[in-house]
Amino acid sequence: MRIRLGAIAALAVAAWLLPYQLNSYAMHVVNVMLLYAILSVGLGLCMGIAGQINLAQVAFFGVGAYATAVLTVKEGMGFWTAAVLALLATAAIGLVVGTPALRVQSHYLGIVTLGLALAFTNWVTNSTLAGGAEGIPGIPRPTLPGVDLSSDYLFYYVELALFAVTLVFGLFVVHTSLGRRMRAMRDDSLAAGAVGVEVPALRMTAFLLASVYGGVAGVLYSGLIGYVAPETFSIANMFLLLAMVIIGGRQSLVGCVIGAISLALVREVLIDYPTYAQVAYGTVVVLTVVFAPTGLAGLPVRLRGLLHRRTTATASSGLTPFRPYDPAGTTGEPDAPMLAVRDLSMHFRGVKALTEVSLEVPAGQIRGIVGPNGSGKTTLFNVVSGLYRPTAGRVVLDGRDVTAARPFALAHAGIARTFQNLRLFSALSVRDNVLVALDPTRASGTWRYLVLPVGVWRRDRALRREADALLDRFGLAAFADNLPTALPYGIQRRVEIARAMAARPRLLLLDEPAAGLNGDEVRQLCDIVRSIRDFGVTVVVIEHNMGMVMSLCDHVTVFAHGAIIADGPPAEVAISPEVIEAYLGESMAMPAPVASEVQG
Ligand SMILES: Nc1ncnc2c1ncn2[C@@H]1O[C@H](COP(=O)(O)OP(=O)(O)OP(=O)(O)O)[C@@H](O)[C@H]1O
Repeated sequence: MRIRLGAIAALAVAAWLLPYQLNSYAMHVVNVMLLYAILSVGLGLCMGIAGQINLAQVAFFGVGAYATAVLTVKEGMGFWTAAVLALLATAAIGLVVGTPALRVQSHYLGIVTLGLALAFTNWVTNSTLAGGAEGIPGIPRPTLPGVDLSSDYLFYYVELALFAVTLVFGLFVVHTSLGRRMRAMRDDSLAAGAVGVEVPALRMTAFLLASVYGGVAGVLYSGLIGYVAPETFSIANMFLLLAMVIIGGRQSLVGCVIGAISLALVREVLIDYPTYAQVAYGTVVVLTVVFAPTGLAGLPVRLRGLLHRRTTATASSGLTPFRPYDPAGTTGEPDAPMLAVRDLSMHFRGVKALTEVSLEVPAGQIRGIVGPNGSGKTTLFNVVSGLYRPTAGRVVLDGRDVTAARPFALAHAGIARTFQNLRLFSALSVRDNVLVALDPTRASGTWRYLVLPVGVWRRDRALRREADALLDRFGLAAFADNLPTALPYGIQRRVEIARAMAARPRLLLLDEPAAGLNGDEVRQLCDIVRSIRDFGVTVVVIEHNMGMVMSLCDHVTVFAHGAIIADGPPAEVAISPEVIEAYLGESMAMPAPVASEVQG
């Protein structure tokens, strides 16, 4: 920490003294470099942190610059008034560009944003308002009371201050609630939705942030150069910007800055060889994507990751016993259904995964769902948790119809789940995995970042303490700072249950939680699930381990070919001839229950 603070102070002093060492041309180059750094940080937030492909960053830059030019030169406004309006215009355009992100994803979003960037350059080239191909000259240099900004040397300090503010704000976002939810969305948008992250709104927020950064750079550009023309906002420059972010390291804002500075310098060196420059950027981008996907900034993290993997592989002994929850008192009417599914059908083109399934799970029950592979069990979970919209039928949670609600809305309503093939956020630490689910912040509360940053920081620290207490309960405290993928499989399964419980559910859906666990781990799992039930959470568990089902579940529902073929207490179901014929086979008719270490 001390070393880091020392390095930051040294960099700040060097940045402050830099103009004293430079001739006027070099000063101009540095001023342009800072603009690229601001643009790269904005692009890094949208693409690297939130995982949204954004090829419109250069258009945001252009909107900021052109709006300032039009408002000052054609409307005669003062520079700073024009700057505020230009920023608002860019933010509005950011929201428009972000709208397709509500529906389309990943590469489609790339095509949509590229189309918008092309449309922007086409429009400014052909519009008389924007000065056509000649652009708009004569933009006044801004002034500050008592400071003459006409000198590039003094303008540098304005840029430096805004660069510092935008970088610190970006880092603040990344390391608190908003950035954590964005990173979770980037790693696995489906799992993020299932723990309550409002994915569509967050995608829009990512574009809004990118556009504001683009706007700030655009405003500064128009003030610095005094002239705007279409070629500055061309696709070639968008590619340069992309190269900066990818080579520097898109998942790290500091990496984006390093990329921007390095490539801006290389660009100066290659300024007389534009064709070779493009080929050189392209080659380096391809090499980076293939050999160092996290860029220059990612190299130390990757090395540290390798070291961690080595230490944790031998340190799975850090797992401590689960500390049971305090049992809840009465949980209301014990027989009222927490989950009711009525005549539910789910068809995928020709495949009838579920056909008119109806079941009720009373509050406080542990319900087992069993059935052969492909009988529709996971599809039932996917419909109940909002991943699939059912072809027909209804889902009712605690008396409220929640059919086809979005996954994040269902998570807020009290449904949490785990996945058959673990879906942990692989680039987030174990603590952050839990924090994403624990965090009740809504997208509508993002304004707090502008108005109440200290409140955001305090709240985040309180959440961190809560996350650590939860990890401690699940015996995972020793792994809080590890990446989940570096941990043994059994521990990852436990992390996923801890993450689901962090969302404070009323209904917990566990999809094959014992898959890949050894006998001892299965016994511990049973104790955890019983404690969760005693805490007042209704549990539905899909499981192939019949010994576990027999000992753990109060009631079992058997699926075959997308329909329920038996339903009742485990002992009754296990001897039903239909079940034996459809699924269990005689050898499995009555498996031995799994012994418990802690009485639930
Ligand atoms: N997204 C999808 N698109 C097309 N078919 C699907 C989809 N999801 C499930 N299915 C089909 O629906 C049927 C039921 O699948 P489901 O995964 O629900 O079975 P399951 O009982 O959970 O099986 P397993 O025990 O192997 O997980 C299968 O035939 C499967 O191929």
